[in-house]
Amino acid sequence: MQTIVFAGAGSMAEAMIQGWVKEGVVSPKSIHIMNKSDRQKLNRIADAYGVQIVSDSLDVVKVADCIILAMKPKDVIKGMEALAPLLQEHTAVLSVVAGISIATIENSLGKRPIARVMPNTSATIGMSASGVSFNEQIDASLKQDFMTMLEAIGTVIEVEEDKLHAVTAVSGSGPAYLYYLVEAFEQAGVKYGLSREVVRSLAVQTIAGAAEMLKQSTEEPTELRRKVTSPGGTTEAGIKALEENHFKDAIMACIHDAEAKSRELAQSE
Ligand SMILES: NC(=O)C1=CN([C@@H]2O[C@H](COP(=O)(O)OP(=O)(O)OC[C@H]3O[C@@H](n4cnc5c(N)ncnc54)[C@H](OP(=O)(O)O)[C@@H]3O)[C@@H](O)[C@H]2O)C=CC1
Ligand SMILES: O=C(O)[C@@H]1CCC=N1
Repeated sequence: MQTIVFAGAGSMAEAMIQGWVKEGVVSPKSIHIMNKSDRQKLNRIADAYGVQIVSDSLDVVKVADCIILAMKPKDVIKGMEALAPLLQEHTAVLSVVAGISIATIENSLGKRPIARVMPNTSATIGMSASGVSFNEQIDASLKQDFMTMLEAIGTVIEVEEDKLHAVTAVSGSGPAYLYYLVEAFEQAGVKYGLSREVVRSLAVQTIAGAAEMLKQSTEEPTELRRKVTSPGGTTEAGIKALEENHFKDAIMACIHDAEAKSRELAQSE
């Protein structure tokens, strides 16, 4: 794609740009960024990755091959209203906006090729876990282009659009849950005499190691857990405490509420 315009230049846009530029999948010359008002942020991103800033005339939007919607859900309807008159018939849309349906995008921007994606911020280092749905206007070649772009920032799974709510709850928001876990490890480790740096390093390597085991091993998580848990040992005591404190219920509630929020955002369009 020759001309890609990010409408929205926040955390998610920057993560994707960084991933694409680092992987060399999209040339920085092809990437143009715009936002609502934060000029300083545009300058910083342009300097950091060599991408272009959309001029006030919005001329580049008129020749864009692809517009990437990367605004907050509350801003997207207004944002699309401004973009709609500028788009050409062939201009494709890739949206990362949580909870905003393909039908809503079609209503605002017309029937055109649309990919609705739920990535996560690990796109920054090529490690996103993304879900994607396409509308019927996408042909095989464009679908392949989008898949290539998304694979450059991590793994991608095509799902029915309705399932993107669950994808959002699990992997879109997922990095935040794991960062929260590390915060909790740090708080607990410091209480028992370790420095924050030491706990951070132990926790991060433990999570990375366990993630890699899950990837490389054919064993189920329950079996891998069993191998850590010596009868009458420390892990058993730790897991018992997690059970007594309703760990699984907390995770169920977390995914339930995040999924419901995604549906609520879709309703309030
Ligand atoms: N952060 C994450 O982990 C993930 C986010 N998402 C989705 O990505 C989207 C963006 O999230 P995130 O990057 O975190 O949000 P940010 O708040 O970091 O960025 C939002 C961007 O949108 C811009 N913006 C607002 N209104 C307009 C407009 N009318 N035209 C152009 N740009 C506009 C803002 O500009 P300004 O700064 O000038 O106000 C800002 O650059 C959300 O819809 C979210 O659901 C999806 C997956 C993961
Ligand atoms: O919190 C949010 O709404 C966005 C969507 C997934 C991750 N961040």
